[in-house]
Amino acid sequence: MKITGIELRRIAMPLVAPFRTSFGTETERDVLLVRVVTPDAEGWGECVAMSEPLYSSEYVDGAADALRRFLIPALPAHADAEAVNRAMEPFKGHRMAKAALETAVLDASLRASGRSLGSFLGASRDRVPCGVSVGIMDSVPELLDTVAGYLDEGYVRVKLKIQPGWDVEPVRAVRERFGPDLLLQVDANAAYSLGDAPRLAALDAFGLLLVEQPLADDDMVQHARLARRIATPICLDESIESARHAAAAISLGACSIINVKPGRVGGYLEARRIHDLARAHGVTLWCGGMLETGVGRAANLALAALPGFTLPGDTSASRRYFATDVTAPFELRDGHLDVPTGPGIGVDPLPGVLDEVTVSTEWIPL
Ligand SMILES: CSCC[C@@H](NC(=O)CCC(=O)O)C(=O)O
Ligand SMILES: [Mg+2]
Repeated sequence: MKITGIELRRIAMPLVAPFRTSFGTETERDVLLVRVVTPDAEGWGECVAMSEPLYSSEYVDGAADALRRFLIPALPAHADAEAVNRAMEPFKGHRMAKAALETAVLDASLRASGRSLGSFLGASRDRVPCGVSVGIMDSVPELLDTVAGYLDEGYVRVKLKIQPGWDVEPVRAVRERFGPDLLLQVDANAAYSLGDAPRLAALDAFGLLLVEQPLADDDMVQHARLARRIATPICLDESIESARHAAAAISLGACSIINVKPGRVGGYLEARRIHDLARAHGVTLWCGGMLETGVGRAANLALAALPGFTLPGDTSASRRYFATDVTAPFELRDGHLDVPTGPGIGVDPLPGVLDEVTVSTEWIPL
């Protein structure tokens, strides 16, 4: 597929409410969208990097720079997703930047052939059950009201952000208020150390599905040690940046569940490789989120519909984060979101909305 040129478009997406985690508070998403133009179709990809390198080492200005100076210039004039990944391989890291470019190329090629991303990846369902991620709050009563609101909207699983000082008490309160059948899990974003094992073991009393990324992103050995000291299954997020990382984590016993985020692992092809590896080893998967707009959300739903994704993911409705999405909003129905069926990612940014939220746009001819 010949690529005529690529647009880098920065958009500012205010959040409907601050989203607080152990590493900071988000009030707006500074998003980089990548649009690949070919004679037959256009394709979109969303870079999930945050404004600052707090979730991982990537940040959106750095991703734009890596794309502009290294990744896009390395592309062959005729490329498909596999060729794009090969061309980007020599450059280290920048997986979120690479994922955005791969997705845009994949989207363009699938649109040209009239094939949906779900069909290409191997989706086995046409709708997926949706969980919701709930940030750290100023008080337990505020948390309980927020969780009640999301349950009223139909979410089938609740994930609570935790950190030292905000863990056992809020988890106990949610479990006691909403009962033993609520699918409940926590995400520490690497806020604890192995010395906190007794504190994390105290969460075993609440029947959690998992504890996500309790320890440092680069410490699988400590996670393997922690796994022998707590009963709650460990799920890794930040630690898993590739199928190799997933294989290492599985063989070390560092986790029994993986939160798969295509942006974190360099794209949907690598995400599918992790899916296939995890299935072969009986490791449970679910699809994570990075507060994506409808562009990234659509693509994540295609991935979340693969057979190995057996837990509800962080694939929430658009309104969880945005008053107005850049695509037609994804709306929860009976706790599920429909997987787009159109060619490629199956959605298009709405031109009027996109223009309103655009901060800058840059055209790079090939
Ligand atoms: C700003 S926090 C982004 C990373 C976080 N993502 C979520 O909690 C879910 C976000 C979403 O619903 O998209 C995670 O560590 O899993
Ligand atoms: Mg996480």
